[in-house]
Amino acid sequence: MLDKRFIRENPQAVRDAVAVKGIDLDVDELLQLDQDNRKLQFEVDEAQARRKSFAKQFAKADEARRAELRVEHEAFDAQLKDLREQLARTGARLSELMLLTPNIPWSGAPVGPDEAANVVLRTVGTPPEFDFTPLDHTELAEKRGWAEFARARKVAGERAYALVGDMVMLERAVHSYALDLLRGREFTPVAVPALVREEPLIGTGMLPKAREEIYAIPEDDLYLAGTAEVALVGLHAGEILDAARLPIRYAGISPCFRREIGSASRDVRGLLRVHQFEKVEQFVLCAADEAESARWHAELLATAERILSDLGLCYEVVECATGDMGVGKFRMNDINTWFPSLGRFRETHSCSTLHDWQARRANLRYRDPDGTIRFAHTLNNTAVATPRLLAALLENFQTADGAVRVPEVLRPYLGGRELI
Ligand SMILES: Nc1ncnc2c1ncn2[C@@H]1O[C@H](COS(=O)(=O)NC(=O)[C@@H](N)CO)[C@@H](O)[C@H]1O
Repeated sequence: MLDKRFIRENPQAVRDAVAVKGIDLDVDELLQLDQDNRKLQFEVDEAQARRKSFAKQFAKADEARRAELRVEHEAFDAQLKDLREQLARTGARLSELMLLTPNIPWSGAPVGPDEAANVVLRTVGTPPEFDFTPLDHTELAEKRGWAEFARARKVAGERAYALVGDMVMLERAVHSYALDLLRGREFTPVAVPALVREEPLIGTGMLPKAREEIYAIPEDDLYLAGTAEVALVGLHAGEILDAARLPIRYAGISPCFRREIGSASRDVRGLLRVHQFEKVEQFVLCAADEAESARWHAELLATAERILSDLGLCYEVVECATGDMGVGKFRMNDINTWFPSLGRFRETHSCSTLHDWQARRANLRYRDPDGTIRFAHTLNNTAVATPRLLAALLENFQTADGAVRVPEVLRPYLGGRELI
């Protein structure tokens, strides 16, 4: 969410952001509402002041005058009640529109309506060559008994899967390796709730925009979060942190749940796009300073690249376009990993800088050394998300006889085994 004063002083910048991000928001309606709201607030405050002076008049008045004042008072009260109702209505509508205001994208973001406008910044590594016909991850997993798809569908319907045997151990190895790497970078592991209230979904910007993507449990007023990012922001929502605590660095782990309504027919087979998956999330909460955020963005991106390089996977880093980065982002870089079965790169990581857009929604502030209270900056990036990353490992490191070479960095987590 943007600052109202910023919108008043930079209406065109907000209109431009709405346009290049493809947001459905009428900035002029918002500005008009803001003006009406301030005028109504002034009138209510004035009326309340008059009401107070009224009580004094009443105390001093004789009986005849009191009868007149009673009549005046009733009319006056009705008018004040009506003003308050108008204020409540404009206030509610203004809050609704404020939640839709997009962060202003950085000037280097390619302008375009969706990921087709994304720009590849660099490609690292080379796709593997096979002297046999490689299997896709679903065939390989079924051949080796590493996943149940049909049986899982009996249990949980479309896009369900169960990992079996070494695939479970490989998933644990990938997560443990990522957590150890992040701990080495002073990120604190935090196992967060995936079962969340509405507030942190609003605080991170997942609501109100994409309600249809989120599993809801209405009887308990709870939702299943699509990423640990939600709880990580939610943990400190409403707090005023001491600047000495910043930057807060979390390695958030949680199951992630997504309805994938928008992707109905895409990736229905296999492990690429499922309703429930596991992720280690890099999260930073830092001071409201653009250079500080830029430094953390670079670090979160470098850590994800380090993970992919350590795993020996070929990947490309992408600058996300204005229409792909989403409403809350200042900047987003995706990392796409090579999938032999697709013959192309598929997103495995997404690195975002949001400045204070989330913190303003979550009312997450800090007191800086000179005592000023500011909204913090938040950033996040994927460290590892499985089973999509497992699918990449299976496909890229398969051998002719259907084994999979274990990346060196994972061998300590798999009893030293070089092959599974
Ligand atoms: N439906 C899904 N099935 C499997 N993996 C998924 C699914 N949705 C997302 N992912 C994985 O999770 C990663 C992060 O998802 S994201 O929405 O792009 N970004 C976030 O969630 C951020 N919090 C950064 O992690 C994706 O890059 C992808 O690797």
